Amino acid sequence: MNIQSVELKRLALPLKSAFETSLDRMTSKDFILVSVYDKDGLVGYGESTALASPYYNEETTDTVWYMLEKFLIPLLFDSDIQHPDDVLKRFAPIRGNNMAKATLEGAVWDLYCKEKGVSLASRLGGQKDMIDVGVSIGIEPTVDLLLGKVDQYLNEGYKKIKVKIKPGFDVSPIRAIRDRFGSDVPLMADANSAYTLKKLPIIKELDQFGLMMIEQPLAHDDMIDHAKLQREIQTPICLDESIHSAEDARKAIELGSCQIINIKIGRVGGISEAKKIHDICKKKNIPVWCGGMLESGVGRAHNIALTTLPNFTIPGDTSASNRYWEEDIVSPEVTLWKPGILKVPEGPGIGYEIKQDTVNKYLTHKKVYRNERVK
Ligand SMILES: O=C(O)CCC(=O)c1ccccc1C(=O)O
Ligand SMILES: [Mg+2]
Repeated sequence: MNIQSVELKRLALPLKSAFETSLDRMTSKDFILVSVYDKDGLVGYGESTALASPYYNEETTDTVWYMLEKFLIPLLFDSDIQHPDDVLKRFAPIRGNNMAKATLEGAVWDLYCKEKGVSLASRLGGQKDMIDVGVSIGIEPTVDLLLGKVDQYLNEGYKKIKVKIKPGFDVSPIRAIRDRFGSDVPLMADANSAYTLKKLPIIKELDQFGLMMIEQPLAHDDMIDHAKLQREIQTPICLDESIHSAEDARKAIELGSCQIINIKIGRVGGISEAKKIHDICKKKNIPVWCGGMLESGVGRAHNIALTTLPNFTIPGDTSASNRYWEEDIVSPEVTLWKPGILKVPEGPGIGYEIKQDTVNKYLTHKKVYRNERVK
């Protein structure tokens, strides 16, 4: 592919309103925008999905920058990349650091598709020209404020309402949503690992509300207790934090640890691995949906492309730009085309332009790396 240089830009994009989970409270997204240039001047874009602090997983924006600079960019420059699938093969000797790997890999996918003049969605084998999407709502200071947000997003047509829960903020908000909006609302809860099997009585109470699923109720590194829990409740368990690879997905399915998997490109180390997980789940009749890490428009575009694959049958967390930002860094911004539906762009690669003036407005640090092998 003749990759000539890589540019890293660190941005801090303020969120419209704070996003709280059982792990952390975020007021802005601190991330790295990576641009990969080939010899013809074409450019592919990727975005780091790690958070600023290591509460969701072990990575942070700083560790992603470090891994890119010290190991991943040199490895990319050192090898001949014929196809984006080669990138993760080159990175395989490096353990973990999936979000760092995915940052660069996603940019190579975009560049590759631009070189071929095709959209990322079509190159991945996606067949949809629009996708159903949902919204993930953080823990709100009060149940009333939460109900207000649910009301707003239902009015915007979002096809899945996901609410964050934690011990002490679980049964009451779910009951309040059911009481106010009824049993037909496609509703799910995400615990971000806040419970253990000792809390089985509470989870059994949650089991009464006909939730679409409960996401990652138990430990971030567990599959055994999730399998035990799944035998005790009707509500499907969806794994997020526990799944880092296609092998993890296979094992979780074999163990009965979940009935649904949330695929996040960053968490699993890139698009090539995300597609493998999709394929395994499809074969085993495990539906998947695309999770999110509060990405800017660049990561969002990758998520949209991935979601066009056929086994993404449940609406994901890829909401419109205006659910997160006053101003996104892509043009056009990601907007709902119809209520709860995003249109898949048809242009080459991710199909969105980057608004450089907006990028520069939120830029905090920048560095360029040149491939000395290419002259
Ligand atoms: O809207 C999104 O991007 C999804 C937000 C979300 O749920 C989330 C955001 C940050 C960290 C973890 C999670 C999660 O899915 O667990
Ligand atoms: Mg989650």
